Amino acid sequence: MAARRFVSSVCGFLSSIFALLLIIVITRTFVLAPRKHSAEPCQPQDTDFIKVEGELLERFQAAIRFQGVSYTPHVYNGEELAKTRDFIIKSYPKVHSSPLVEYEVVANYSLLYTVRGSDALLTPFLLMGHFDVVPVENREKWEEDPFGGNVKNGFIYGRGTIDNKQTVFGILESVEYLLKNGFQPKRSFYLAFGHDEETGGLEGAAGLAERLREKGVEKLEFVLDEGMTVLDGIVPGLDKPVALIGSSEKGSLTLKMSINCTGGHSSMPEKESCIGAMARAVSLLENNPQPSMFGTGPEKATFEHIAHKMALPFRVVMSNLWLFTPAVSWMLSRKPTTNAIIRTTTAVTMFNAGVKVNVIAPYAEVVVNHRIHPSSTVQETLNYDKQLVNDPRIQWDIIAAYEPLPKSPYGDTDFGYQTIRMSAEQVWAYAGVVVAPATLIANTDTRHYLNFSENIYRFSPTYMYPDDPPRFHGVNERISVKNWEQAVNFYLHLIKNADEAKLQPLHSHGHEL
Ligand SMILES: CCCCCCCC/C=C\CCCCCCCC(=O)NCC(=O)O
Ligand SMILES: [Zn+2]
Ligand SMILES: [Zn+2]
Repeated sequence: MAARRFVSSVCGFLSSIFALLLIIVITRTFVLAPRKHSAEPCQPQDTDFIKVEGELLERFQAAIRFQGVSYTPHVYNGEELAKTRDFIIKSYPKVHSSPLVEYEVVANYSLLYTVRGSDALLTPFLLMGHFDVVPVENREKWEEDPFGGNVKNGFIYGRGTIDNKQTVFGILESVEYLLKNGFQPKRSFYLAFGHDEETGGLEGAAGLAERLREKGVEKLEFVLDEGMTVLDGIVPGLDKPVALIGSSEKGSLTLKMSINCTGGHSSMPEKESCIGAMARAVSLLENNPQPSMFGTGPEKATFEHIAHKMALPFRVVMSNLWLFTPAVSWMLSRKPTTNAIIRTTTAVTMFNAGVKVNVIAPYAEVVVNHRIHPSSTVQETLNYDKQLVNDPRIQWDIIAAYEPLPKSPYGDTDFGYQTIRMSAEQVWAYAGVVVAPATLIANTDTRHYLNFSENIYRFSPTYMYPDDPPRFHGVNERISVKNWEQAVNFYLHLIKNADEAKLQPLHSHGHEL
């Protein structure tokens, strides 16, 4: 009898706990879930629209043909970068002759533009990008010449099409169009195009930032650089495209692990070689990823912004991360793209060892590239590696490191973020785009501009499907002609929206192309 009473009271207790949990989950899903922006009531339609055809397409194709490759800091193809610089100056006559525009070459190849507004009381903003590109490997795997700029099946193929010539030339096309059509900005703005972003911007962005300081620029309303993109079919549970605006940026730690061995004749090998020891270390690093930080950083806001647009099961889960964080963390860790949002990533990018087939390798070295989650640090990342590998023979050298960058605001009244959001919604309203803040999983030149503004954002108007992320720095980098046109019009909207003294209601219309 007593046992039965005990069992029934336990069942009663568990049922009430379950009921309470259910109420919390339902309330958080349908009542408390933050309603994020959607297009506000239409204002007079902004009919400005740049159609990319003819010379606008040919100019971008020509831009792709320049092989301005940067290899390591201060090592790049200067001749091709100079050709790119000169092509820019020649191709946009209005930009380079308007009385509203001053421009100058910085550090031999980078370009800085000042577009003067009429209202000196309005704080200027900065749009930036870079026209150097990473080298091309596996050329034989490309469907088209990586420096041909050819169009195939509606796509412009080439190194730099999405990283980052679409930004540089999208901005230039929109400014040329605006100046041709008599645009006279109220708010001044700067354009900064770097020539060595892929190797840290030590000459370009560093020089451009220094030049801004020399010109007396102290504060920028906001900064927009390359960054996250529009993702379609990549975020689990979301059947609409999402424009992720990088309001934070991961840190970076590039390590060299090295080991010395006796060497000698390969006929008398030790039990373990340098190569074997280093392979063991690499295997440990790859099989024991840095811990998930999901729910501790800006990625939480990303999902809070998009939860209400997700399919119901995902919406319930994403609105109740207090209960489902372990499950969501596991799910997001399964793909390289979403995994990059939730943890410090570990990429073994170089492995060098061995001198000859019959000589025991006297030395082996490995380069590991970490991108550090905003909730972690350089030291924590290094400590984790050393503790995991735990091999006193291995020497650790830091090649380059910087902490995660400061987080920028994304509230309803934050001019920079909202201006970028509105501009993205104007271009992709037709597709039902959702906009959300996010952590940029890679790095940019923005760290050179931290002193000018707390409102620094990383977003490229690049529309990506699931098979597109590997094209960054990879094979068959490409952008559709349709997306190139959207990119140009994104910057057109952005410059016009940013010219307002304060935030305006969105006139939502998309350019279904
Ligand atoms: C729920 C969130 C899912 C996130 C999925 C992210 C998919 C990847 C999309 C865009 C990221 C691309 C990075 C673009 C900037 C790269 C610039 C660059 O190469 N910098 C140099 C470097 O990082 O080494
Ligand atoms: Zn890149
Ligand atoms: Zn880039």
